[in-house]
Amino acid sequence: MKSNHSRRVVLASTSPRRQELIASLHIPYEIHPSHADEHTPTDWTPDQIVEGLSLRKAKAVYEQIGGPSEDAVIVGSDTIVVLGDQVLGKPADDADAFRMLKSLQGRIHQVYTGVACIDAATGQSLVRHKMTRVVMKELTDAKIEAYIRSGEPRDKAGAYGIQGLGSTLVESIEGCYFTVVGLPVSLLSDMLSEFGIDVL
Ligand SMILES: Cc1cn([C@H]2C[C@H](O)[C@@H](COP(=O)(O)OP(=O)(O)OP(=O)(O)O)O2)c(=O)[nH]c1=O
Repeated sequence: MKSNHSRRVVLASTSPRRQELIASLHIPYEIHPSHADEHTPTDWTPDQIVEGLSLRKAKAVYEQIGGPSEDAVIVGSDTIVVLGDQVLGKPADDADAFRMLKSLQGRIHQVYTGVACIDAATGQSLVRHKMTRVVMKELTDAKIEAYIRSGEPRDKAGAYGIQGLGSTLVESIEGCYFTVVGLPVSLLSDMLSEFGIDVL
């Protein structure tokens, strides 16, 4: 398909990581923070949670800017950490971050990220997700406390950021790194091409 960068991409996100990652695609984009409710029914599976919340975030912006004259594609995304049958979002405070990191250390967990695209002109939507397995090193309480003091865990699902000092906590990953950071750019580029936006 012929490359078409004339359509705007609107990232429905407050996340600085997502903003940096979308910038790496070198396509025109703008930011329109979305403040959707992030509560989900307790019986939803991880893929339902991240797909449902990604769509909710994109829809919140669509309701503000959508319409026949809008030549934009709105992108929403959501990330969770899953340990066994527990879903970990962002920690409420430092004590919660400690509990999360203490439960993740020395174990394998999964990071799920959803991506939703909505065509602002037609309302047509597409939602997908990806999952990456992460092996976290065994960590002493002192290491966990030092990491929490860095401030990095605060706004991140599972209380760590693999792209920062959190990289030192991770032994290995299986799957897409960008899924862990919060926006699987390769998946997003495939989805955008279905809306006529070709990154390459
Ligand atoms: C596991 C992990 C998560 N995260 C971040 C990505 C997301 O910003 C955050 C998960 O919270 P989300 O609720 O997915 O996103 P958000 O509230 O930060 O941003 P928005 O809803 O406006 O798009 O955790 C990292 O930055 N690195 C990591 O390694």
